[in-house]
Amino acid sequence: MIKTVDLTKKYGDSFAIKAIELELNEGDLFGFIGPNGAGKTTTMRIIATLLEPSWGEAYVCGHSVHTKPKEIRRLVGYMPDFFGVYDDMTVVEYLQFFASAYRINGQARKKRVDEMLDVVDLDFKRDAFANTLSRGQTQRLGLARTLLHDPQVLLLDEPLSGLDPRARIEMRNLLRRLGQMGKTIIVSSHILPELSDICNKVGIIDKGVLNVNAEVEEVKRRVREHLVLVIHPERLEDLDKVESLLAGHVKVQGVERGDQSLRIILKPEVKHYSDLPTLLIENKIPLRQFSEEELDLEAAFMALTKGTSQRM
Ligand SMILES: Nc1ncnc2c1ncn2[C@@H]1O[C@H](COP(=O)(O)OP(=O)(O)OP(=O)(O)O)[C@@H](O)[C@H]1O
Repeated sequence: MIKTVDLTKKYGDSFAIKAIELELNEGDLFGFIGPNGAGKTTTMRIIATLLEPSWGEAYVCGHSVHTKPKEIRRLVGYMPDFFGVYDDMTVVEYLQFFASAYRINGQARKKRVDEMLDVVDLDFKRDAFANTLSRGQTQRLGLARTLLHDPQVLLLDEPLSGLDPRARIEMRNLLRRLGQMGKTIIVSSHILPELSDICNKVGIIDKGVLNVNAEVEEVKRRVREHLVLVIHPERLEDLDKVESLLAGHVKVQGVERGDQSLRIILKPEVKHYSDLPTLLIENKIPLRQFSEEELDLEAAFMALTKGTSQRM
């Protein structure tokens, strides 16, 4: 459905995205995660044919963005992270306006608009002015607009951002339903956990580079492979000593330094570590805390991408 090969965009000397390789099939819901400026919007805009790559390829249903942009636009619905609504239009008028832009007219237009209001659960606001909607309702209206021409592929840029917890749950349920309808969806966010339970695939992008691109189940399995220890020495000046004792230890994959404590990422095969506190005590380092970190998907993911990026 979507495939990118060596997809790259440069501005001057800097890379907005670098050699992005993606392959998504029908029904895939891909969580595209990365901090601000990582390259998510750039990637999606190229796939939507709104921006040209510097080099590399992007295909939608086998059509290249270079040679078949018109065909791709028919297949793709792109929802930007910010979009304006017109002050003097009601919700229903807004959707009818865009439906006519897609040349959906007459009875078909009315039917399509009603269906979309139903899909995004906004029928109760059909006669409200679009600029009076809450942020969550506005996002749902944007999604309805994106769905009007029944695109097979949806590119949704941060649809959950700025939503309160309830609106977030509603939007996530909506995305899940769209996935079940067989659409191929890329949905971006800068927060991993909010997408990990609705997506089947996830990609982590940072500074234009796709560090991880895998099935969510596979990622969770990899994350669980690593035990993470939190060590808080009694005396702050011992942080250096703990770090130097453990950084090169045969059981340790990586060490992350905090203000008062250290996170120790153990190698995947390591399940027993009682020799580590013994080692610290033998070296006369009194400990305030030595414990196993609970599985926090986001924290563990970050540790995983830092400590083991060569493996992926
Ligand atoms: N027109 C442009 N000219 C120069 N640099 C640009 C341009 N557009 C984007 N960039 C740069 O490309 C990089 C990627 O930007 P992009 O908007 O794709 O990131 P993003 O992951 O979508 O971030 P956000 O979550 O903030 O939307 C950033 O460093 C950005 O400053």
